[in-house]
Amino acid sequence: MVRTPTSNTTTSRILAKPKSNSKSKSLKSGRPPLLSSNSTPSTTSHPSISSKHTRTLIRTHHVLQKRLAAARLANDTPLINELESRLSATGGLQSYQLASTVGQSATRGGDSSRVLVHWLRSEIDTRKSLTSSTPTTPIPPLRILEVGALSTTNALNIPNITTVRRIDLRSSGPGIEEADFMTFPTPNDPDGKGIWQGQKGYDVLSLSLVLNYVPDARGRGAMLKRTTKFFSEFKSTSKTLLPAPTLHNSRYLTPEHLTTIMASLGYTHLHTKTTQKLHYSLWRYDRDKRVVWIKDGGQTTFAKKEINPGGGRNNFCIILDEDS
Ligand SMILES: C[S@@+](CC[C@H](N)C(=O)[O-])C[C@H]1O[C@@H](n2cnc3c(N)ncnc32)[C@H](O)[C@@H]1O
Repeated sequence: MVRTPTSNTTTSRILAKPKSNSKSKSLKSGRPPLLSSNSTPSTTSHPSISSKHTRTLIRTHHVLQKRLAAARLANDTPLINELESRLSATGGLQSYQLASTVGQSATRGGDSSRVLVHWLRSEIDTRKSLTSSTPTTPIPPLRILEVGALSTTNALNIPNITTVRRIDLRSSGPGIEEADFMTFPTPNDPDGKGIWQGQKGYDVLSLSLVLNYVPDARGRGAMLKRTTKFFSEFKSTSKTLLPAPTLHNSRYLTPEHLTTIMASLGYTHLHTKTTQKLHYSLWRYDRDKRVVWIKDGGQTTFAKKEINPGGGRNNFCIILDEDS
């Protein structure tokens, strides 16, 4: 989310990974030979690993996570134990993060945070020019919360213009706090834990390829809803990047349906960029919009409903409950 000094707007982005239709291979065949549970994700160098193995590892991890979430819901202890062992055998979150880091390397399409920076360009340029024209009155930097961060050196770092806080379920290095966004203190947390660098809230919230990591549809809805609690202003702008197949080839989600879900939360769609693999979108958050939406009788809960029938589709879905 980014709040401009002149317009009181905030921008956030949510990026999710493409969901593949292909069936997962056996863990043995899917396990990349150059990844081990001892490997450490690096932001500077990557082992020579084929994109096929990277994709297979990521896909296998997602499939096992989904099955594990279902087993936990069913309290199936033997299955939970089995799936946890299988996840661990593939290197767990550490290997998944390494595969994702490799997937983001320059040779594989580059740092996706550049899209966010591109969309924030006019905001950044305004701040740069204000900073140079009034050097004695420093402009407060854009406060960015990057959720699901694997690197501290991406395009979001712009000296004197941005300040970035990075969190992940598993920290892969200094500068990335180990924290779960779903329990991370919100700016108005009563014990003050939500204050960062002396201030409450963020101007930009980035969830790059994170939403699709959430193994169940309700959890995704809850994550989207939770994003709205982190803005420093009630009026904000939000950016969302979703994988193309999750939006363009799902039985349960389309770009239009996502727009309706986001609108119910107070988000207005600003921009979209779709590549073969990814679907980026930028949204503005305005708390008052949600108030008006509800007043006008707008839908506030979204169940699992087939809206895009057809063969060869995936089941990526977002469910929004009243209490999510
Ligand atoms: C596919 S990686 C994406 C990394 C990077 N943002 C990118 O665009 O390449 C997804 C990351 O999101 C993290 N993640 C998923 N759910 C999270 C949560 N609730 N809180 C913090 N991090 C989370 C995972 O641990 C994982 O490292």
